[in-house]
Amino acid sequence: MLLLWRSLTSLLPWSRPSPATPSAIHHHLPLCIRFDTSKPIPAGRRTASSVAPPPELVKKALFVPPGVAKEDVTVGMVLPGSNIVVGPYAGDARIKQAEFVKSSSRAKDCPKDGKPEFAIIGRSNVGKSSLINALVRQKDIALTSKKPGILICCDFVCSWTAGKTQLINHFLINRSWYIVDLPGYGFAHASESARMDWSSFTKGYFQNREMLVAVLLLVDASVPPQKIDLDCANWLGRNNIGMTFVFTKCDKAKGGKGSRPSDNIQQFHELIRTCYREPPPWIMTSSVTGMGRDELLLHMSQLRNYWDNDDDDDDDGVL
Ligand SMILES: Nc1nc2c(ncn2[C@@H]2O[C@H](COP(=O)(O)OP(=O)(O)OP(=O)(O)O)[C@@H](O)[C@H]2O)c(=O)[nH]1
Ligand SMILES: [Mg+2]
Repeated sequence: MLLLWRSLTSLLPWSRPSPATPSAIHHHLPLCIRFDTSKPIPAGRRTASSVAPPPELVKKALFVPPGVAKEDVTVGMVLPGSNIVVGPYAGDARIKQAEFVKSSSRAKDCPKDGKPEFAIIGRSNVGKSSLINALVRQKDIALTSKKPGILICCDFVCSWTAGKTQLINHFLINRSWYIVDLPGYGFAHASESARMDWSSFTKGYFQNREMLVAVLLLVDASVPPQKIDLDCANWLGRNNIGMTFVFTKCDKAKGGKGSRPSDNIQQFHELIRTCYREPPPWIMTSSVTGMGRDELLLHMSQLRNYWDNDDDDDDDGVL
């Protein structure tokens, strides 16, 4: 089922990394893989990619979900502050109930009840826990911190310090699916001895979670694009892990060119544009103002419902 889901997500930008030569996207920034989305999609789930979208949408590289033909996309179908088109799989996105279930120090200790889940990942202090609190509308379900404390070097080596998200935290939503808060990556002042290999922890989580619907890769929109975020996106892409870029702190309006969220987001798009055959979904959010909250939940509902539906079809032997 997992493999089938991942092949169906060839509509999505992250699937099937190409073995082709990576192309440089920026001399300061890492090489990136151009993700190949050419794998055939079963009939009935196919989008018509040969037809151009309406002229007003041409400028925006849209994420067109399963069940929508590109030529049918209208402006009203695009979620505000995003490139995400809403399709027929979008459903009831309301969070009626949320509870913290458990913290796991190892991937193999995570819940094994087969419920679908979304993982929240990003640099330390990017706002992962704050976003979870905003999504579920509870102030402290996920603990937030003032200072970044997790360290990761180039290929993801991290250390934990007190007061940060240090474990894999599962939150059960509507008793049917999970949001997962993961430790942050990034640079911090931590001793060498306190380091541990992110590969054996968070990477282990990604590679073993069959119920993972998608990763929300959080990117701080209040600072210019960071190499480590692009490295992380590339790592997820190379491992066929579906991702949505969630820009955080979009309420922060700093002065000066290049530091405004809109400028930073645009720069980020320019850097990743050449890495994907199909545009990855992205959305602007603020945990302070609530910007993007409902839109992100709607996007998650369509990914989740498609994932569930795919599971049913699989059981029926339809595909
Ligand atoms: N202005 C603004 N501040 C935010 C936003 N989201 C988070 N913050 C602030 O950023 C800081 C870090 O937030 P956290 O949610 O703890 O970040 P985290 O990514 O969970 O951090 P780690 O668990 O250490 O990896 C806190 O001071 C938050 O109040 C946002 O949307 N806007
Ligand atoms: Mg946190």
